[in-house]
Amino acid sequence: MDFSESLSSLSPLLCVPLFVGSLCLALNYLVYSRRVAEWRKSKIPFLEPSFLIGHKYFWSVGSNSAVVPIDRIYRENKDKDLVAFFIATMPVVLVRSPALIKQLFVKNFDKTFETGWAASQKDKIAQHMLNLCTDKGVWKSGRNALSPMFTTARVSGEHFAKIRNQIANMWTHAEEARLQGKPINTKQVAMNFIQDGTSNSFFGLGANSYEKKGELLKLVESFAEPGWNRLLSAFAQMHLQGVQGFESLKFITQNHIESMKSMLQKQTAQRGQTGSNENDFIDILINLKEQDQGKKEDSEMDVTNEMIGLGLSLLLGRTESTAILASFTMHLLSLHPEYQERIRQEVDEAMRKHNTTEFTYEVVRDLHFLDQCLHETARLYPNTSALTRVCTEDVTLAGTDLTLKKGERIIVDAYSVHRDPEHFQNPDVFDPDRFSPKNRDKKAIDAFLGFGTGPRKCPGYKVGFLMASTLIGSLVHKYEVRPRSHTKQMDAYDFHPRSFVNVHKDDILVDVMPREILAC
Ligand code: HEM
Repeated sequence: MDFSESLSSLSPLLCVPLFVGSLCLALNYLVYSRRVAEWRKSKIPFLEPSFLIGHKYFWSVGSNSAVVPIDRIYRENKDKDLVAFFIATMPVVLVRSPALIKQLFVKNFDKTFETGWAASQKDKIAQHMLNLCTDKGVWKSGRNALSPMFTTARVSGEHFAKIRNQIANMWTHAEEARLQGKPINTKQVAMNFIQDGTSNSFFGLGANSYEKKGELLKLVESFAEPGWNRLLSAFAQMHLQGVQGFESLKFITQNHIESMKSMLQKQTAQRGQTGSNENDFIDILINLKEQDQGKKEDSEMDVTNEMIGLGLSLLLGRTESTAILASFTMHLLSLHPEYQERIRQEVDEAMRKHNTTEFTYEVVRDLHFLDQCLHETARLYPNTSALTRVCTEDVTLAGTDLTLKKGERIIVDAYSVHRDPEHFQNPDVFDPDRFSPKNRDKKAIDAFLGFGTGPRKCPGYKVGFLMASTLIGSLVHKYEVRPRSHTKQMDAYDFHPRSFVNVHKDDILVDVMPREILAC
């Protein structure tokens, strides 16, 4: 029997997948060989893809976090400032050197404006989300509109009181767990604290997630919940600018949009009825819409695309980033009682200085060592390992003969840069003092990428730090935190394999012991 006879004897059930599979592999091959030829022409160093199926490094994604293979490529290419390869079918250029990262993200901002997460231009709501927006004018006006939300001073006074109110809920929860001999779950405690603080102080809601899970917490969790569908939706968002048709694979789903829209409708209608002005995020959105009256096609609607996009921009990924940071910090502090003690002394001192026994805005703002602990945690466990940009024009790199072509996708792996001994001495050691004003040097400042870099750097981390400091300062002030589930410091192998952010795969459980009992 010759080859064609063997083929025709196969059942149609086998023939169809065989045909489709072969077609995909042939297309892949064409994609690989074309891009490799371009890299060769532009003198970009690259890793030769294995025949038809990309790089073996990424075969383990799904059982390990994508950081594991990217970190391996980073370490194995020490002699190069950048190196290109494929993540499955997606071509990327990993930029290793901080000087080059600066050149691309800061100096060439106009040519690398788009993030790798850019939304399709047809997506009218996602185009108003800051990190997905592809129009510089829209991005600039959105960032300006939101800027009052990012100043810590705005979160002082009444707004800070709404964040501080979460302390009592958290202490009650910790005490109940302790009395039952149970540990506390650091990520859950942090999510409740940060999300309720954000819901109440930014959106004017009255959330208490210990009593009833709030609407916004459900929205945030459904966005960030690790799983194959979220991993694939993140890949599709980067590679194809979103998936049309498959709702569950969309990065921003109709469900996210509807939840945000209905919350905004309720809150804006209430403000309209009461006429109250809270000077919060809802009022900023209402003012924005009033300024637009009649200028945009949807400006007559009760809630515009811009309001929904900016609302999602402020929420999705943000509470989660701050909560994960707080959770990792509790893990590290549980392993380092000496640093907990320094935070306690710092809190006592700040309270004395401001003549109070409360966690006021002024007290939290003075917790400088705790701030160093948060920076050091963001170094060891940066929120994302895919800081990305896409070249919107050809970029020739100064001092080299290398050119990144229009459409080239740049990625920077903050995890690898942060653990490179060239930039940080003893990089795997948790040492908050490396961020003290005395020790902070220019080399380390340039290599620290915990909040990104350039004009698209995270605008909200200071507000995030304020909330995380309030949570951790108050927890450590009242309790000694001891490790239960994780007695060794985590690394990339402990990250969730199916998450698009760096989050621990298992719950971090810690025990709490009240200081007054320990003092007896
Ligand atoms: C404290 C924990 C946080 C961490 C570690 C963090 C980290 C990051 C990172 C790495 C980026 C990408 C920057 C880049 O591409 O160069 C980013 C972007 C962003 N972050 Fe944060 N973030 C945090 C908290 C927040 C908070 C609390 C908010 C809002 C109040 C916020 C709002 C944003 C926005 C709007 C962007 C997109 C900026 C743009 O594309 O122009 N972040 N963040």
